[in-house]
Amino acid sequence: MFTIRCIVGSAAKNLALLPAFRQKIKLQNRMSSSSHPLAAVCQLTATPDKEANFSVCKQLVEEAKERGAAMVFLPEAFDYIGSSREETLSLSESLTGDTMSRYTQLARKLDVWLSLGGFHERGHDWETDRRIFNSHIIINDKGDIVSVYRKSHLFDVELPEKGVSLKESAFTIPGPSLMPPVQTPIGKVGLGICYDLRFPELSLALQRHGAEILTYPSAFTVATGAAHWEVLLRARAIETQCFVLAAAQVGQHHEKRSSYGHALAVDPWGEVLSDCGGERPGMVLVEVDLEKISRTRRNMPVQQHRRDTAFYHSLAQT
Ligand SMILES: O=C(O)CNC(=O)[C@H](CS)NC(=O)CCC(=O)C(=O)O
Repeated sequence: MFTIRCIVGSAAKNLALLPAFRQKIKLQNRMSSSSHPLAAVCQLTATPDKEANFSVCKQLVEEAKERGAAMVFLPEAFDYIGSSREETLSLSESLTGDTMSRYTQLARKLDVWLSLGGFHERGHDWETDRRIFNSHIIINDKGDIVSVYRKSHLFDVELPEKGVSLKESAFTIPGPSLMPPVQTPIGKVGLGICYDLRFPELSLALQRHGAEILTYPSAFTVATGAAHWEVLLRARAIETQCFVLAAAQVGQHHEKRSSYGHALAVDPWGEVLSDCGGERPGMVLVEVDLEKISRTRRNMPVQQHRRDTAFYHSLAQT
């Protein structure tokens, strides 16, 4: 049902996981437990049906765990994609609601870390303002919520010639701040969400605070995805010299909305390690070799070559 690709070792090679491969991959995964941890980067087609979405996400997480993943990445709106503003708002929950409790239990039961890329979280003043946050939540293998980053750049975009018209701020409150990178079994993970990808200031700030892996769980539109998705992800990886892991929504969510897919893993040199394609739910498994980061940064120390902030503001004085 799912498309699963697996990348093991430093050679960037996608292995379509045919049944015949299964044993082999499992064996390699077991061996890799003594070398580098595995991350599973997932894509799915969320609909307004929360129950059905949870069931798909649970299967993806179970499959990823079975294949040796230490951390599983689910995209923005993994919980649901509403077909109207009203529906999006009415389906939202707080962090103490049923959806989060199911995911924390899942993480604890399977002993796996989760990146939940964009939870529709009722704001603190929900009773009065009926608005939500778009929250990226990290859950550890004990089932504790260890970080919540609330999306800070909202997608209010009109591209009439491309049929794109979305106004995220109509139902979402912009997040107040960045969150410090989280130490996980695969490395230090810096949190972004979807449209945040277009703001390199955010990725550089996370890198400066120690991020080794940047994450951009997304629900990119088909038009903007085809034009910009891979280029932006690779650019963020190249300029920060971080791994970039981007879980994605794919396909048609309801009659009015489709997403581009291509959940991607990029290494610190900017090479695409693996791509989930643009067709259907699935995952890629990638080995996160942190030595690749130190090697890349040692050989081309761009962070040391960066001038101070005053330098980049010097045009303001002229
Ligand atoms: O609406 C929800 O339920 C979840 N949120 C989203 O899907 C968000 C806001 S509408 N989508 C994006 O940011 C797409 C960005 C994009 O496509 C680009 O930057 O080109």
